[in-house]
Amino acid sequence: MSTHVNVDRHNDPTSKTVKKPIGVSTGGERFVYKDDDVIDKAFDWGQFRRLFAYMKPYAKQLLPLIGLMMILGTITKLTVPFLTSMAIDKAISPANPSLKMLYMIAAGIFVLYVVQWVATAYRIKYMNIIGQRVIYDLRADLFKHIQKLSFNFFDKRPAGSVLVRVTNDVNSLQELFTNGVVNLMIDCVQLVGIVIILLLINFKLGLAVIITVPIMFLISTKLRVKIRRAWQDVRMKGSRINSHLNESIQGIRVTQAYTQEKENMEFFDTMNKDAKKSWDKATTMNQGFGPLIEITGGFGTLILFWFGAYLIQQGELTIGLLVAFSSYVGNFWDPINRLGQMYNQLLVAMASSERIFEFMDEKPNIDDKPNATTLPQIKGNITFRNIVFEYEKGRQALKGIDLDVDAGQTIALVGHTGSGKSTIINLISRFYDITDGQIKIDGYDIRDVKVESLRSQIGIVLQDTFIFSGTIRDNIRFGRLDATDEEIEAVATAVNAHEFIAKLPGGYETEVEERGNMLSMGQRQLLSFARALLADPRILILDEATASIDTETELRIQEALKVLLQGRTSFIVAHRLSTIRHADKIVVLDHGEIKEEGSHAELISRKGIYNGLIEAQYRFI
Ligand SMILES: Nc1ncnc2c1ncn2[C@@H]1O[C@H](COP(=O)(O)OP(=O)(O)OP(=O)(O)O)[C@@H](O)[C@H]1O
Repeated sequence: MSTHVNVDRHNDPTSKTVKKPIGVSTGGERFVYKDDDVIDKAFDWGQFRRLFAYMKPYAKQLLPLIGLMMILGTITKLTVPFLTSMAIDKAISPANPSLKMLYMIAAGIFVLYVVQWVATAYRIKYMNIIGQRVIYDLRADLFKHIQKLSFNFFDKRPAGSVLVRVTNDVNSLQELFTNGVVNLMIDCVQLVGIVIILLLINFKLGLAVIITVPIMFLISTKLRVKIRRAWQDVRMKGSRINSHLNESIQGIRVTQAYTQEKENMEFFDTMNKDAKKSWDKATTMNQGFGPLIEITGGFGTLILFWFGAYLIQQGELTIGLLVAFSSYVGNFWDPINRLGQMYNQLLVAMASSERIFEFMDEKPNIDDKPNATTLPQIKGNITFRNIVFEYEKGRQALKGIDLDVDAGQTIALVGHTGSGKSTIINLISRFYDITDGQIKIDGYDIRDVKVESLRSQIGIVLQDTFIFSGTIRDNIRFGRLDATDEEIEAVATAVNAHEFIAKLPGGYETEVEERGNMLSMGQRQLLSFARALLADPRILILDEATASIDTETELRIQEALKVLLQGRTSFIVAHRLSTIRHADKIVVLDHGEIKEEGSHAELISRKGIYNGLIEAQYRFI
């Protein structure tokens, strides 16, 4: 009897979000993604249906073909043992041997194998097509949705955990869609077919052999659950290593600057050992699975030959039929084994799809109202009325802000760290919705207009300029995708960036690596100015870089800033005295409240917080 054992050798990616953080301690608690903890996920029909709805667009066209191939493959497979029994009992029977018949049977078996091979090849091909399309759609849906999610969603989640869902969780469904579903159907059809054939050949022997099925099924399923958990553990440990690696590489400069390499290595080593231990455990279990199934299978064979021999003696069974029986029984374990595997695959898919759908069900906090209007071309008058804002319930980051800004004005926001400067600029673009009060732009409440029509008229230059991998030109073009090369060069010239770009080896075509590490801080700033100028927004928000740069670059940036601010309403989280001085209005924030408001000269003469900040400028600027 052939007992085919098919054990999951890959990491089994079932995992689920948990509330408690995973602490791995060596030299203190370190950050590890919470998402990687493991929880079993029971079968859930609603989710199953939702997942399989992804197959629907392709099912009509491809499933009938797959079904046809499946039936063809199963029939041919189940006919071979029957022909073999005919060969033994009829063609080579000592009483009446027939070589012609034997040849015909052999030819028949050959044809059956060819048909089976072709049917299987096409079935796999069609199934792969469905699987790939489903995964493509799922991944696209997920990415599209994640892009729409609001800032507070990302505040709560490390980038790594979002990545894991788009990559690992989606991938873990791939196997289910490419093989799992069809295998499940084939196995069920085969199993029923074999049971019927066995009972038809010899009812008593069939019954005796079938008794071993539930035992086999139970062992296979139970053991697989254990093995799956062991692989989950391996995966979790792997994920921890990944997240630690990710952090270590991102923070390599800090690690080296603080000479923390040894501690980092020790921490990594603990994780690495942990992963190895977990791997050893999983592989040991895996290895034990095969022999156990073999033994149970052997028990079935024992019944078959012991009882079969008895039936032959009684004249109730022929030798050929016993051989056919043994062959059918051999084909019997495969489906049972695979059904156990399928059960596991389903649980894995349930956990993965739950995590995927959890993201998809996450509603963007910032969304258009059903009756939202398109914000027309704005002038840039902004009013803040009694703005209260809480990131977390009960903790006010802004406590009743009132502010009037005329179109074209430059407002400098100053104040101690944590006073609420960035919060104000985040609210203008509606990255968060205010808790109370009202923000109006040209008389339109920003919550009543379409988010896209609002954000498309606001340009943002952040302190930590994000440079995407691609060319310098691509990075500037991000401001307006349909801009011509001439327009790009014109804005770069206007903000004093052209000179340094022209000196780069490839000029505007120079490839910058992710995050633009090859560019200096000042150069990155100038690039982001060019990007914003190209977008030509009515409202500009600028979080001024705090890092000190050389005087020449500083001068260049100041000149560029003048060009950038011209004719727009601008909010600057200002750190440089020169920027603050040129502002039309300086707003001094303190613990979420506006404490002073006016021009530089007015505020200095008031001798209040602003004056204190300016006097301490060498400490805070
Ligand atoms: N994403 C967030 N989730 C929760 N609280 C936040 C978040 N961002 C800021 N806060 C809190 O809100 C308050 C105001 O922060 P904000 O970033 O606006 O200050 P800031 O004046 O811009 O400071 P800095 O000059 O250091 O950038 C702080 O108490 C801060 O801890």
